[in-house]
Amino acid sequence: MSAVIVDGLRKHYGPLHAVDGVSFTVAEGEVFALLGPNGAGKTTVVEILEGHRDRDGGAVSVLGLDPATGGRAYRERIGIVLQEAGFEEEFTVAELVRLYAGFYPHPRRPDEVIEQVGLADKQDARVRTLSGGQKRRLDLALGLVGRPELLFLDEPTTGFDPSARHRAWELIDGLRALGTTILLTTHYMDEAQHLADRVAVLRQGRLVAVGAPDTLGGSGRGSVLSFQLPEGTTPADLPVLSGTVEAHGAAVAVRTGQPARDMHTLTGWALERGAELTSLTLSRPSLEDVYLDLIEEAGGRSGPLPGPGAACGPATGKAPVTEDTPAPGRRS
Ligand SMILES: Nc1ncnc2c1ncn2[C@@H]1O[C@H](COP(=O)(O)OP(=O)(O)OP(=O)(O)O)[C@@H](O)[C@H]1O
Repeated sequence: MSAVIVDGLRKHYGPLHAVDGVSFTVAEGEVFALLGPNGAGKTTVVEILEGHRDRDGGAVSVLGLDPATGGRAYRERIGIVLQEAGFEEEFTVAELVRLYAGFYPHPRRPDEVIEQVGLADKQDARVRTLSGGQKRRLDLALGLVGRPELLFLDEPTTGFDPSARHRAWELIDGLRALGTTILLTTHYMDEAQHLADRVAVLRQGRLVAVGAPDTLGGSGRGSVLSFQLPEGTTPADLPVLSGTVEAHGAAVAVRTGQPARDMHTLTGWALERGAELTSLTLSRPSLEDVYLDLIEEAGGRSGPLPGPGAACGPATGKAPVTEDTPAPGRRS
């Protein structure tokens, strides 16, 4: 069953079509990441789903309810971790988490949540004395304490140090294991790769791709052969390959749809010369590579398109979208 159904969602700010006919679903128990450049419309979509922003068109169902009219019954079932939360700065960490726990019918234990986000040694500290990253961890605690069925995480680890980020990932993995559906936005591709069952790429208010991180954008994106040029050779000495060759100093990457053939040609060439191809690896393009390609293919501009003029014009043509079937649960 789908926890989230978004169908033809639209939102404009004056002439700006910030969200322009977006459709996707999130299965129960799935971790779904919205990716896209600054201004692509991610926060707008998430805030509409949270019930914090009105939409101008399209249908939205979250946990079977319309967020625009779900009221308190809806808000008790979701958790929200915002990019910029305004805190009561004079509360202590423990006071604030306890206060939030009181808003929900079946909260988690505040001390456990504080421990889980790594703030146990700061539980008596006033919020105003926390560092930026510690405040973000407090955000996470406040989003979790209500035991939400669906958790919205808007850039949940921005400003975290690497160990705090890994801890947050473990926490999110643990929530997934408990069956919590999670919709997150992030600019970190490694985070999306690690956490998400599926990702959606938004650009200028439109969806350009949806799929599992490993297969996003279709299988036609080929593989990447990487190696170091043997000493005394230049890229011009390389044999003719079916793929495209990029060289940065001695480091060479060949993007190819025929990896076996190009590997054969290359290793034959090296053997003939009695040379070694050090660091030879064959890999799929990373999520970051695919993401950057998708954004560039879709036009490369980072902001949304202005609408056709009128304040509330209809959705214009759509960029092609590839969508895989939803895959709840952990990726293998
Ligand atoms: N209240 C508002 N009034 C006018 N324009 C807005 C408003 N909120 C957002 N926008 C515009 O809508 C577009 C989408 O913004 P949104 O915050 O949804 O993008 P985003 O993908 O979340 O970006 P980021 O990655 O920078 O957080 C942007 O061009 C933004 O300037």
